[in-house]
Amino acid sequence: MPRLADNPAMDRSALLQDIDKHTPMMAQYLRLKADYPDTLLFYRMGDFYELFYDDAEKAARLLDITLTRRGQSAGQPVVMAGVPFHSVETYLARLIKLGESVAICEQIGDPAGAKGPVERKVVRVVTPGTLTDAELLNDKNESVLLAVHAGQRHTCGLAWLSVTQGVIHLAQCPRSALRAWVTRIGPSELLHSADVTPAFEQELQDLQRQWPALSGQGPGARLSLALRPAWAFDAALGARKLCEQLQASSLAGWGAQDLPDAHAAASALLDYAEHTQGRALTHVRQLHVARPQEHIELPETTRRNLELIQTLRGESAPTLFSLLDTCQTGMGSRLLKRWLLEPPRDRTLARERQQAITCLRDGLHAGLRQALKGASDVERITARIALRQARPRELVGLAQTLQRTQALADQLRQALQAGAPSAGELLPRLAERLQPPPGCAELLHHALLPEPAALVRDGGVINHGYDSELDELRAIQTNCDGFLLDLEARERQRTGIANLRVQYNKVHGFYIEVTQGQLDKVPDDYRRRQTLKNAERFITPELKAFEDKALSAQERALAREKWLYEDLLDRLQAHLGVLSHITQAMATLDVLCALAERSLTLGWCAPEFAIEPCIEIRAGRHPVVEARLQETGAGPFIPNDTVLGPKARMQIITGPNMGGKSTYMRQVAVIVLLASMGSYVPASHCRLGPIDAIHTRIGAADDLANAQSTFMLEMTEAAQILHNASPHSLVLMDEIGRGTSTFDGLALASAIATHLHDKVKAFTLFATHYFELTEFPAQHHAAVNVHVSAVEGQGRDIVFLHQIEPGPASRSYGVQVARLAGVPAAVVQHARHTLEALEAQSASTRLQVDLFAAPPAAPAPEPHPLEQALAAIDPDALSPREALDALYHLHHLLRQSASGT
Ligand SMILES: Nc1ncnc2c1ncn2[C@@H]1O[C@H](COP(=O)(O)OP(=O)(O)OP(=O)(O)O)[C@@H](O)[C@H]1O
Repeated sequence: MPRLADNPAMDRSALLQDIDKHTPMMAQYLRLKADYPDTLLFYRMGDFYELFYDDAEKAARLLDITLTRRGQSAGQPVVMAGVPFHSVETYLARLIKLGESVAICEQIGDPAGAKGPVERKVVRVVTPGTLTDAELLNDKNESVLLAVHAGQRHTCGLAWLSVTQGVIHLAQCPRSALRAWVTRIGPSELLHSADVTPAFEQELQDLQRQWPALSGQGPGARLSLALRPAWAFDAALGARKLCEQLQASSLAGWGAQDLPDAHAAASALLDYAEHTQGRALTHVRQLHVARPQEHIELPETTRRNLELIQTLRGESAPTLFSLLDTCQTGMGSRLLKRWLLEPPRDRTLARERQQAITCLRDGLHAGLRQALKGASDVERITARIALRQARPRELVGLAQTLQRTQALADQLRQALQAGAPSAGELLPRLAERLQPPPGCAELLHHALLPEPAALVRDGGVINHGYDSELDELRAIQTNCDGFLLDLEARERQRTGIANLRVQYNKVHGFYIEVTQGQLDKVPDDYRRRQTLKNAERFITPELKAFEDKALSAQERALAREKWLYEDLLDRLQAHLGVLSHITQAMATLDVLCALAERSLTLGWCAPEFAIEPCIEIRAGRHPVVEARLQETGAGPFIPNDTVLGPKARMQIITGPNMGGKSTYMRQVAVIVLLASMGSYVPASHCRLGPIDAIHTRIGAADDLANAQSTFMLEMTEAAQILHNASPHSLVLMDEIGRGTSTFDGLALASAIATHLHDKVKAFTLFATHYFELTEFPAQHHAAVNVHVSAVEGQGRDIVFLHQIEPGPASRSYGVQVARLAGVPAAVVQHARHTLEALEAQSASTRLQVDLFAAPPAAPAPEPHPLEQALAAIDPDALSPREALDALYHLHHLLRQSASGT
């Protein structure tokens, strides 16, 4: 299990040393623990899970529970700490959050028949990346397990899954892209081989250290690293396991046959996932190969800067996701998040989704949303059925949801037949997939009580009339009350004790209670069971015989219920495939309905897709800022147009602080993203050409955790954009260069703008406070100046109009903004004087440097003699002998240059 593979032989032998000197129970514990040296072992003892020795000390520290010492084993006191079994989930949740893994060891033998300790077994291991319990999972987040294999020639194989979903994902990427891939996948736990190179291990540890920032989830985010033995990463075994999982003879159908590094990762992934669950993942039947070109690239900085899932402060609202997520189910919310973070480059899917939303907007969405409301999380319940962890109430919820599904499918089909306007292909496909498995809901209704107990072990789960044996056993218990009343009446009459009572309690079983004053009337066949202060309790042979029958009936009924429940889970296995189809259809319909609702409530339009490169937006708004303004009553949001195309690829945006530059740039990116995922957009019109990435460089705080200054970070992010952006990318550059001195900053900003304009040719929104850059468009044909408008009102206060207008800003209003912010009047006055002096000085010594002139060409380096000799050879004109001579000559030159002669 986790990290056992480090050096299993050593770990085991250390734990098993002197095992014979231990008590039988501690010996059993140590043997089990030897297989899980780095995992906390929860050892079941009656109503508690106990931890021993180092585990106990660690758990006591992490969970703040009492550490005790009891008895002795191998001559030493036994250090232990325990948690009650009924509240184990709370403790598990806390440990998992801290990145720990826990092996759950249950009693599986019969205590009555056991010689020595009851037989125990680790039934599953709970790790951060393999969570399945409803109590440990967040409704709106997946818990993802990722395996990474360092392959030959600097490639990496990746395989990942969420155990509560039915899909395995595979990818291969260059080692240099690993970080971006891991960030995008967002795992909770990452598996890697125990024998990776130190450099690779360091890379993974860096990733782990930087995870709170990289994942965009803030300080609480953790990435657990788990080591697996090198042999677990076996490509051939991986391919075989994948085929078994998919019940296919080849991976060609998924285009996954030639990915040996990913197969190696999949082998470790499946092995680990099965191992933690203690069984095969029969519900995982789909494969997806993620290709680098498949999605619009949204680097981590973009996700953070656009506040897609988390605000810059690390909160979950207000974000684009929190605005969009009016989904009725957890499945819908999770899918929506995936759509948002993985917009496809190819427009087919976006078109299909948009068409479906258009159809749903036509009155249909409200009814469907009503039908979806309160539906169970079929996706997670399906996984838990496969893993045999489904709880009775979840199954009742599933039965109710399946009945709704039928209604949902009927409603959708009727609307489509009634000619809902050009529904496209997606909705009919969903209606088809919403067919519940025949007989499944009926079986569940028949088998389960409408309001079953929370856990099977408590009984009260299986319905009456489902199993005649259970009904009989229950009847014995039900008749119990009648029998006892009858007995009480008879005994009162026989003994003449009017206040005699027949009763039951858990500790003493059935008894007849007689008060002190009446004891002389007790007959000879009464046997004393218990003495109280004012009464005595007795048992009679008749009552004892009844007690044996009733108690054994209760035990047998409980055992029968457990068996019937297991049998029910067996029968449900046949429906897993259909259930996973329903899951996908329900989640998709939920997201589409939510997007239809949003588009109507927020007044959005359907974007058009173009073949030629362009971004044209009329009356675009930033949906989150707009919603916030509305909430706070701070006035209306001012819509703005954006036109980017071959003739205007770059906008140089100037204007006062607080004028709305960042909001404007972000709104363009958000609109592009929304359109690409298939949603309507906050604008009155939108036309969009192909987009391959959205890059953003927007001011951020110092990254102290990674020892990077603001300026270093700024330049690192700018470098990444300059390397990765293409003519189909959208680039947002907000005040680049402001992190250093004015001249350095201005020089860098102008060089970066020039490179983006001339070489990269990306669609670029370039906001700056350097007025010198407003000269840029004069010398660069595809750049234009725009500015956010503001006017100086009465009393020299600035009024922001937030309107984007053509041309450069006339001034910056920094001092006025400072005044608005409450900077003391004396300081403002001082600043105003200094500003006037500076402006006067700058006018007299206007910068004469041509900021945008091409750099002088560097002198061409002298070609190396080897290159010259090689260039002089004409291979077609050489005889074999001459070719050999030429080779010797080249070799000689090489040796010469290596020795420096
Ligand atoms: N189009 C708009 N309509 C209405 N209010 C807006 C608009 N754009 C921005 N605002 C308001 O102005 C505030 C400041 O906007 P923003 O941060 O975009 O300014 P900025 O020009 O980037 O400022 P700085 O240069 O200081 O970073 C926003 O928080 C929002 O409340």
